[in-house]
Amino acid sequence: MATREPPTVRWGIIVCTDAMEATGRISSWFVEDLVINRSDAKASHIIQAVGSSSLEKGNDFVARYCGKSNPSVYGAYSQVYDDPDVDIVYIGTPHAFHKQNCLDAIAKGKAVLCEKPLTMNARDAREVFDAARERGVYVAEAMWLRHRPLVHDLRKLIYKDKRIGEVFRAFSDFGVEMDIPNLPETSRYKQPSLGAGSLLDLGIYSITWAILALEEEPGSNPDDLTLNGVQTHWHGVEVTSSALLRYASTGRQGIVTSTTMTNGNPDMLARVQGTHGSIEVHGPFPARPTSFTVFPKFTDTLVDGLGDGVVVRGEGIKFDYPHAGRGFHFEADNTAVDYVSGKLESSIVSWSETIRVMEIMDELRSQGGTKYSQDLDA
Ligand SMILES: NC(=O)C1=CN([C@@H]2O[C@H](COP(=O)(O)OP(=O)(O)OC[C@H]3O[C@@H](n4cnc5c(N)ncnc54)[C@H](OP(=O)(O)O)[C@@H]3O)[C@@H](O)[C@H]2O)C=CC1
Ligand SMILES: O=C1OC[C@@H](O)[C@H](O)[C@H]1O
Repeated sequence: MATREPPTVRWGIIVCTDAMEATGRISSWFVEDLVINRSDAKASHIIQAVGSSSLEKGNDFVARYCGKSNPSVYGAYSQVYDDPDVDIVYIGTPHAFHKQNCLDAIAKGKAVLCEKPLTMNARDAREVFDAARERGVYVAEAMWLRHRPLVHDLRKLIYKDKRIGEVFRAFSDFGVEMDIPNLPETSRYKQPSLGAGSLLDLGIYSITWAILALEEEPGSNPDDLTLNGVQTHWHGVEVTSSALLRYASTGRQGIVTSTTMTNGNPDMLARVQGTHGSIEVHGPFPARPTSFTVFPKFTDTLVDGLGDGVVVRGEGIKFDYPHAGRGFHFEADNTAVDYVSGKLESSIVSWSETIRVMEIMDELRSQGGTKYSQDLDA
């Protein structure tokens, strides 16, 4: 039987890295993974074009990160959208520009993979998806966590194999320490007009973990969920968000948090508790889990209310997920496969899921008192 060649897609990368200011971090991470030579690749990726605010930065980016690729380099994003040889535009600008960048690329008929959060609020996400539907082009939010095999397997353990019994609670925290007062005014972590705030940057992953752990069919019953959130601001920036999620039909609860006041705990990116055991997820940060451990139900030495009450944590079984690079190739491969099969939506991160997570963040910001200028636009 003939084996089918993996499809080839040509990427246009929007934004670069300024070596002095170390910006454009995500675009460099993404292309570094794209150019890795992998025997198990589901698609073949070509870096066809790079667009930056300056040609110099664009050329520097290519030299640093694009390996042996020889892309066209443009000093304006619009030239990437106009390049007939680009199939998919990858957008890695600060949050506040995502909507316009997406709309501009869509208007030129380009498929789009846009960094998280897709937009600043749910209304703007709907506008982007409406434009994509009308123009008949593929658009997806680059929630790379969702594409990881680890996440797929963990959900199978929870919902198909029922390894921890009935799930009743999940925790996830994402912390990245940022010295907000001393950051340059132009930093996206400090400038509300660029979308600064822990919830949209980090809490989006904590919420995603809760949904993945607590919902068998993510997003199938949005009205089942109630939310209670609080936020704290420092120097005009939302620096800590905490939210309680409660599902009326099952009573399941999620505790999701994010902060730019301190770094998170790599031993416990997320914890899922069930009636027969629990799962702890490990890795550098919640967007990048590398392993998880399944524990049997914790027991204690109390017998009939007597004894010294020491909790015993039984031996866990650890599942490791080593892979090349940082793991952006999982979403790149899936995006390429969806794109060549003519889909408008990602088969992993649906439009409704992106809108749902944006709606949750809208509600938490409304309760917590964080407003962005985009919320006021007509
Ligand atoms: N998936 C993930 O793990 C990660 C995702 N992200 C997401 O990616 C996006 C970008 O994050 P990151 O790479 O850290 O951002 P940076 O601030 O490092 O880079 C943003 C780039 O956007 C371009 N840009 C355009 N207009 C502006 C402006 N007014 N101010 C600053 N930069 C501008 C610049 O490129 P140029 O001058 O070349 O046009 C700049 O280098 C965010 O939305 C974030 O949520 C970020 C980190 C990790
Ligand atoms: O998505 C992200 O993941 C890694 C963090 O350091 C970064 O701030 C955030 O944008």
